[in-house]
Formats: sequence, C-alpha cells, structure tokens
Amino acid sequence: MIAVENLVKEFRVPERKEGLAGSLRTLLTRRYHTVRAVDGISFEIPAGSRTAYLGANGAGKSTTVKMLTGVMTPTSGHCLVNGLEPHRNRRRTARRIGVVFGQRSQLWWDLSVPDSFRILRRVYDIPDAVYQRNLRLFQELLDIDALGTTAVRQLSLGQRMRAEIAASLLHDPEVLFWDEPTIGLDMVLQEAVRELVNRVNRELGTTVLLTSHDLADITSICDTALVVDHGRVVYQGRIDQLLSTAGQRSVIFEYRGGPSPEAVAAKVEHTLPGTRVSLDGQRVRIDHPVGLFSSREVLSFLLERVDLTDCYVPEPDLGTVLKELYTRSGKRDHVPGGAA
Ligand SMILES: Nc1ncnc2c1ncn2[C@@H]1O[C@H](COP(=O)(O)OP(=O)(O)OP(=O)(O)O)[C@@H](O)[C@H]1O
Repeated sequence: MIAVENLVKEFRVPERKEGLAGSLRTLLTRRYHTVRAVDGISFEIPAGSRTAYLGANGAGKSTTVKMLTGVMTPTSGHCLVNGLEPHRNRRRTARRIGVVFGQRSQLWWDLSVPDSFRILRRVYDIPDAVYQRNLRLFQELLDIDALGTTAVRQLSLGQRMRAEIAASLLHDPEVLFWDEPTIGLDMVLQEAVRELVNRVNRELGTTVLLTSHDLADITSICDTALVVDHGRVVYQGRIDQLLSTAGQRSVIFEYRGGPSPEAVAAKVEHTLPGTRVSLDGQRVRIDHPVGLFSSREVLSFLLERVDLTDCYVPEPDLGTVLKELYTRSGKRDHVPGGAA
C-alpha cells in the first residue's frame, strides 16, 4: 500500500532576468523564489491496485514519484510505500519497487542487456526460479533475446524501453512506478507491455502506479485515477466514474430522405441552443452540454424529425474529461467525486 499524507516539495529557484545584462544581474544578486511543486497532497493507494497518476505538464507528478521512490526528500509531510519511508530506507525500498522513469536508466550503458540483468540478479538476490520464470515471460512478450549482446548505449529508444521494462520487473517488485513506459514502442510492443503489466498485477498482486499522457495506456492498464493539478489532488476515484463527470456528450446519427444535413444542423442548433453540430457527409454529430440537454432529449428530438437509419451515443473520452477537469480545477471549482 502507498500512503501519502500532506506531502510537500518545494524548490528554491534563482530569479532570472532577461538579456545579457539581466543574466549578469542574476549571477550577482542571487535572488531566489520558491516553487511549490507538490502542495500538501494526501492519498492512499491499496495494494494490488492499478492507478493512473495524471495531470497536465508541470502538475507535480514526477516530483511525487521521485519522493515515493526515495530519490527525493520531501520538504514536509509523509509518504509510506509498503510501510517504508522511501528516502530514509532507499536500499530496502529499492528491493521492493520496480521503476521505469524517463531519462533515468537502471541498466549499465556499456554492458549488454543480459549482462545488466545478471548484475541486477545479484543486486536483488533473485532466486533462480523467479529469474528464469521472468526471463521466459520477457521473451514471450518483449522478445528480449532479440536485443542480443549489443551495449545498452547502442540500443534504439524502443529497444532500451523493452529492456528497462523487463529490468523493472526482474525481481518481482511489490510496487511498480512506471513513467511513460510505452514511449518509443511500436503498436505491437505497446500492446505487449500492457498485457505484461496486467498479467503481473493479476498473478502476483503487484501494485501499479502509472504516470502517462497516453490515453490507451491509461485505460487499458488502470481502473483508478489520481489526478493532480498545481501540486494538489483534484480527483481520486474510478476512471469510469471520472468519465461520468463529462460535461459534454455526443449523439452521432445517419438518416434517410427528408431535409439536407445542413438543414438538420441548423434546426438542431436553433431548437437546442448550446449544442454544436458537425457534419461528415450524411453522418451528423451533435455535441451537447449535459447540463442543458440529456442524450435522451436529443434523441427524442431527432426521432420526431428525421428517419434515423443508424445512431449511437459514444462513451465520453478520457482526454476531453481530463481537459474539462484541469479547466475546472484551475478555477478551483468543486469536482464531483473528487478528493480536493
Ligand atoms: N529540480 C527542480 N527545480 C526547480 N523546479 C522544479 C524541479 N523539478 C520540478 N520543478 C518544477 O515543479 C513543477 C512540477 O514539476 P514535475 O516535473 O513534477 O511535473 P510533471 O507533472 O511531472 O510534469 P510533466 O508531465 O511535464 O512531466 C514544475 O513547475 C517544475 O518546473
């Protein structure tokens, strides 16, 4: 389990002035201001769960993960990962977590992947049965043997990511912290990585905290979301509940005979003010704010006026809902179901 209470991280950043003279003045005066990257967040993540840690650029995700993995010391507050305070127990924490994190590598750049794995096996004291079982799994899903004996520094981004992902799982960690794990991977490997993490979660009960901007990663790996904005938690809960907070829904339909699509569009926008209609040949899409009209109202309006041949109401998409959430939290509004 991961437990975070009132966690704060501040950075002291030198104030910079523009231009050459400004740069000189920056060096001479050395004035600082404080950036509060993580602003008193609290949350709990149960063991064995799959949580997406989401937020716009600069929201404070990486800083939180750095504290949770022991790389960074909090300014104040507490975090516990399976009962350990990571920055005070870096070695013990490292044995129990698996990390894939941006530019940081857990591999030895001058060695091949198999040699790096052999060292990690010793570092983590991995039993032979576990090591062999995991190598078989990595071969099955990541085709890890194909990386051969090439030095890590000579691998492509996608090849290195395959090795990083495997390395993070080699010692059967209890908690996985993965930051953008499918970056640089082709579609087949992206799918394989998603299957891998889901299998490990199901079979070993591994807790997953995924930081990603990739909506397909998020929805195929995680069922829970923790959303931060300006260093504060603005939503924690199930992803399907988050989707149900969508402020905008759509109805897409086709029809036969009757008025032209342009005439239908004009009629809809006139009679249901606040809706937006877009046309794609004979296919018409109505976007409507849920606060004004329900999908049912839009549908009954259509049934009375056109001869529908096809019609569906798509699921709200996570990208749009997150955008709405960031906008709302920027205005410090209440988020339904949110923890703010
Ligand atoms: N070492 C540092 N020194 C000063 N400011 C920092 C440092 N690290 C992060 N910040 C600032 O803290 C804030 C949060 O950064 P963080 O990297 O945690 O965001 P993020 O949510 O991971 O963003 P992204 O999605 O772009 O990776 C940003 O304003 C960033 O500029």
